[in-house]
Amino acid sequence: MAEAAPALSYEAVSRLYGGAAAVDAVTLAIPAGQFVALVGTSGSGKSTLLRMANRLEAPDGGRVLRDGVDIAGRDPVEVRRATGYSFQNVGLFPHMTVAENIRLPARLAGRPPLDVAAALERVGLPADYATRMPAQLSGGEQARVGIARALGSEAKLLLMDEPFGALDPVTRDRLGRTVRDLHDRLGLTTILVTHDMAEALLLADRVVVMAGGRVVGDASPREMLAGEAGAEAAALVAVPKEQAERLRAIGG
Ligand SMILES: Nc1ncnc2c1ncn2[C@@H]1O[C@H](COP(=O)(O)OP(=O)(O)OP(=O)(O)O)[C@@H](O)[C@H]1O
Repeated sequence: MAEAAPALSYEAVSRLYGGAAAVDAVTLAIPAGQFVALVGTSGSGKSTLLRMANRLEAPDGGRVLRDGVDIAGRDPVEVRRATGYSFQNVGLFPHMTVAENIRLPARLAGRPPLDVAAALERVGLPADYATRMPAQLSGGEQARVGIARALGSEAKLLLMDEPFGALDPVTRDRLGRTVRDLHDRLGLTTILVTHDMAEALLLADRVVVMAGGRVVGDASPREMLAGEAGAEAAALVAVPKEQAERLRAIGG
């Protein structure tokens, strides 16, 4: 039997801004069901790479395939409907209530309305937030509504760009586990951009490290922790490792 095509694959994909490559000839295949954390220092090209999976950006070279099909020839709206996403700068619609925001993906896809109370509960928000406008929520609460909306899209591919950035550490940890749990239960393919290497190691099956628009590390959390994923990965892993050691030392 032929092997199934990867849920998402990049084939020598580049994206230029003013002549400089934000993403530089990246080749990466993500099988269905995998949970990938995309890490790297600021400006390394993570967001640009993710946005090309959704046709929010178009590559200047190479191809992006979803389930083996080049998305360049597909309707961008269709591609986005087939994707759950929460992006830093694709926020909530300010003129819609929380409930309307959460129901939007299902509505656009012509599916029956989602249970908004359940979606809010999933991300730890009270049901009566449904009638509020986004401006009446804190930054962290808005982020949680964005995650509820992404999870409610029922799409098999979930793209998340720093979804937990505005959250306190306790909520961040809990929501991270919630997303991982839903990923497993719903059989999703998930790509999570995060600046937090500890979060990446704890949540993902695979950690992809970017630097200067290229993939410079690609390994399981276990391999990363064992120092088997290259110098850039080792430098990023050193931070939470050293912090854990210092915490242990304080605790005696
Ligand atoms: N619309 C744009 N116009 C010009 N340059 C851009 C644009 N978007 C991104 N860039 C540049 O491309 C590079 C990669 O940006 P990108 O946002 O993908 O990085 P990132 O790794 O996601 O960064 P961060 O962790 O800070 O979010 C950066 O040098 C950035 O300045």
